[in-house]
Amino acid sequence: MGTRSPIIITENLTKHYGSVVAVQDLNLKIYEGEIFGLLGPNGAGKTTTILMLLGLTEPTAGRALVAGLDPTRNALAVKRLVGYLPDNVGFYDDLTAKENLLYTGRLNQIPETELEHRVKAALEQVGLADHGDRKVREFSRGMRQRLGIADLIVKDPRIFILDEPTLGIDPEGVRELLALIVRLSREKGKTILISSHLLHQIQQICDRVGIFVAGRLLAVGPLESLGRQVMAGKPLEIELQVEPFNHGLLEVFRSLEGVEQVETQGPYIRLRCVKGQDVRPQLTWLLAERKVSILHLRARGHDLDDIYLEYFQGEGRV
Ligand SMILES: Nc1ncnc2c1ncn2[C@@H]1O[C@H](COP(=O)(O)OP(=O)(O)OP(=O)(O)O)[C@@H](O)[C@H]1O
Repeated sequence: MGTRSPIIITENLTKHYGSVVAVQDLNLKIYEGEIFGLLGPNGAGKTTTILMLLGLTEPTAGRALVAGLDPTRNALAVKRLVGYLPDNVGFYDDLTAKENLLYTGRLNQIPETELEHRVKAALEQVGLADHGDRKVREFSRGMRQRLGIADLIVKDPRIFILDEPTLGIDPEGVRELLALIVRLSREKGKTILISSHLLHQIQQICDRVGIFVAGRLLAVGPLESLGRQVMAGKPLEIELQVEPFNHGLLEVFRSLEGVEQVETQGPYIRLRCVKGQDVRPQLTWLLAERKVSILHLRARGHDLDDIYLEYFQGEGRV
């Protein structure tokens, strides 16, 4: 992340609930202005980590630093720096969107002279300007989440922590929410930590992700580097779909130097390369020579789905 400095640091952060290991030796650096995705299945320890960052639960061992402050000792100061959107954000259903924002603004002691303006601007930013006078009970889950973010915008924290923000929202709502999160980061320079188990949705907007399973961070970095981390020392698998297909092609692939195994699965041909080899260039030439078109070609193990599966399998889970 260039010369940017970490704004969140955890050092061997650990939380046990009796014999349950919720988080174990978490070492993480999140840099100012980045969107960081903490991705892991349910029960991985994401919420526990967030609660420790907010000073809402004490670590069993290790420590966290948020903008240089230890949340265990300076919970109030950290609260001023961090805006937290829990997975189930609560509003007063009988109040309008605007009234709800005014209410929390006053709780956060934002001066009245400024508050009205901030609330209006926040509603505009999240695309709810036309709904400010509607009661929150009429809002969809997606609108509630956006209102939740507006609530944080009014508070104007340096760091946004969003726990499972896209859960239960329709695809259009998810798109709007993700676009809003990207704008907060790119236009306002906010640091954003998103926890989620919905990889497909979150991965597209994250600068870096951490894969968190059973309380442990198994890999961390930009998506491309995660691919390399997982693939290091593993043979490349190629997934291919061609037109026209004939079984003779399978023999041709088998005779290619560097190919270890060839099999079909549904519409796909899967090739496993000898360790350290990548036959994709030869493959494309060979098919072009035979006037066979490639409908689909993918190196398996390089996208987050494969990576996730890989780590889950490593943990004995799928
Ligand atoms: N207050 C608690 N008391 C006992 N065990 C807890 C408590 N809170 C969490 N745990 C356990 O710690 C582990 C991590 O839970 P956590 O809620 O942090 O996971 P998560 O990744 O946020 O998952 P989810 O998305 O389901 O909340 C789980 O095994 C959970 O049962």
